[in-house]
Amino acid sequence: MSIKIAPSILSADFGAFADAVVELSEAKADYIHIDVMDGHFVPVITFGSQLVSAIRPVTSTPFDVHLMIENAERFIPDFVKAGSNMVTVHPESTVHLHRLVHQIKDLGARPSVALNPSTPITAIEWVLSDIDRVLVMTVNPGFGGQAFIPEMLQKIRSLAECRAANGLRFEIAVDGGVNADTAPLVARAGADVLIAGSAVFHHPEGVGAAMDELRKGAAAVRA
Ligand SMILES: O=C(CO)[C@@H](O)[C@H](O)COP(=O)(O)O
Ligand SMILES: [Co+2]
Repeated sequence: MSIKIAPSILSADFGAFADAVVELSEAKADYIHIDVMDGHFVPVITFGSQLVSAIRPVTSTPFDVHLMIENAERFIPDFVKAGSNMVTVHPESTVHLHRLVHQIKDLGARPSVALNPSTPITAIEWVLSDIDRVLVMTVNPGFGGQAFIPEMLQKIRSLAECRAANGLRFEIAVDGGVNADTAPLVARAGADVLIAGSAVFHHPEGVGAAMDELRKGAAAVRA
């Protein structure tokens, strides 16, 4: 499986999301990662389903919506209706993870589950066969631009081993502090999808060059 790149628009210019999304799509992003924060589960508030609706018409690139919110079950229908193709939820935000996963599926979107750095893989063991992606947080959720937590490489390796041992098919995404230095490390550990905000939007040569750099760095260790 070739490495996929999912730029996070959390690091884009908040006054020009549509332009950023068009640019990312033209530069062949595999997903557009949309970080939704509620000021409760994480300290910051970002955006709601209205933003997803507003940018949906400008691209056909799949939207991968990362919900860092409490009471996700109340908001998932709006996010799917707005055009989210994949919806990621956190087990730490709910006592009904299985219900959330099936709610996403029943609404016709692809379910994904994120693991905070301190959350073990065993917390999601019983939904692994139901989901399309496990998103390994390599920073604590809430902000872009934080430093990669290297201990998470072992979590990525364990997850890849668990997937192989059980014949499962979820993709492994890595989110937080992914850049030209860390992309090869996470790819070697078993990541399939690199989510990156600052490394893409703050690259001096633009988003296309940034994505190429991440792709090449990752592909070199996977070949
Ligand atoms: O979910 C989150 C943060 O909570 C991420 O998606 C960040 O947006 C990634 O930003 P960088 O670490 O790549 O700057
Ligand atoms: Co994210």
